[in-house]
Amino acid sequence: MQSCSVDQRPPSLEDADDIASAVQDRVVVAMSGGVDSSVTAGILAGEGYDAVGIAMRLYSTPQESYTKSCCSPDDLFDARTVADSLSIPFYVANYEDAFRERVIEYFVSEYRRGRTPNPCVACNDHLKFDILLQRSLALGASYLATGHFARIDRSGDVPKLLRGVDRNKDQSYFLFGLPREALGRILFPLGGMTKDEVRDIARTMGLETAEKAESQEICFVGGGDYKAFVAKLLSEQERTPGRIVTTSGEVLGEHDGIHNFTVGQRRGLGLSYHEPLYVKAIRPEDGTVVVGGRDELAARGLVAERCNWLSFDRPNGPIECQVKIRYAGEPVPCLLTVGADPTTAFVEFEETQRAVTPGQAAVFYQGEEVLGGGWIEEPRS
Ligand SMILES: Nc1ncnc2c1ncn2[C@@H]1O[C@H](COP(=O)(O)OP(=O)(O)OP(=O)(O)O)[C@@H](O)[C@H]1O
Repeated sequence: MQSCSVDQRPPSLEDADDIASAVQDRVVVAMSGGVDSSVTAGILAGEGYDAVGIAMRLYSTPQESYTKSCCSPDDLFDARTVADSLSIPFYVANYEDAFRERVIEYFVSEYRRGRTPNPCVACNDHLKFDILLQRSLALGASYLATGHFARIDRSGDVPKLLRGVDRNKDQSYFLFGLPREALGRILFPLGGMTKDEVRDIARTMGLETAEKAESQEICFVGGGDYKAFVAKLLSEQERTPGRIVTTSGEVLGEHDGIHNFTVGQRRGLGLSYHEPLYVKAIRPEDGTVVVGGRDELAARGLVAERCNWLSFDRPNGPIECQVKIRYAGEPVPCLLTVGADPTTAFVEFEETQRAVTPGQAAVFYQGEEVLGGGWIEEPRS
């Protein structure tokens, strides 16, 4: 169930020198009402931690979307039911204002700028591992635990963030922006397990949520239609209609808003052409969407901004590592050069990559370890 070379499990109470003080180690478990955080709570309570469940209410859910998102009344009810069955205290924290400012407004503003946002990273950075972590420490907790599939290696002087063992579930991509200091205060008890193992544990523990379906990708977009969601929040002037042109400047059509496009997109362009076309670039200044054939999407590298480094402050020279440029996809070999200002990174891929999408995260790995990451500013051809 866990990788033997890595001490990624929370410190075991059996190892504690002073059991009496260790049993009082408080851990706040972020409980979404899903199976992963339920099992997280079950494991930690079972290990003797003074576990406290907290569910964050992040947005108000339209009735038709109940049970499909993490903060619907049904989910809060499920989280409370699991906490009750584990006999741990449970609270709901209302973070709707912070979520609107830090996640939803960012999400919409990125589309306004012709970029493709990653709200899960923003939620981790600003809600879970900032506001909720601070709240947890203020409540006297030593740790905040979540059901993320990622590991923290505590065997060295400083904790390292590692990929989750279950490669289909690995969520380390969403965690590159955590403050380095936070790693010492976070527990990911599921990182060494597969999803099947997590469900088995949930069944063995008799948890209400054992068979609960996976949550949808973008929790606050009811029904999954994010374009309609964004369109509703953009004013008429912000929709930026414009032309669809080829890379050689041929005008192929018009569109009614750049928020409807993502670099790499093929479907839904509404064009008929002699070869399949993909969005290559989006120009917010005049609303132009540039399209090209498959080969025209290839980039030799990228520039990333607002980088956060977990494994170093600033390396002395270029580093051979791997980069993941979208959640769905494996890390690919690259040469990473961190700029004089270390919040900027320059990346050269070993082999060209298609659809390098501004606004998405570029996350750097060396094997299992997450070195850090940043936000894709632009591809380099
Ligand atoms: N609204 C919330 N309140 C408290 N914690 C949350 C909330 N949403 C997510 N989390 C925490 O973040 C973790 C990862 O969230 P994500 O939405 O990626 O979960 P998931 O894989 O669907 O997990 P789960 O099965 O626990 O819902 C959860 O396991 C949980 O610990």
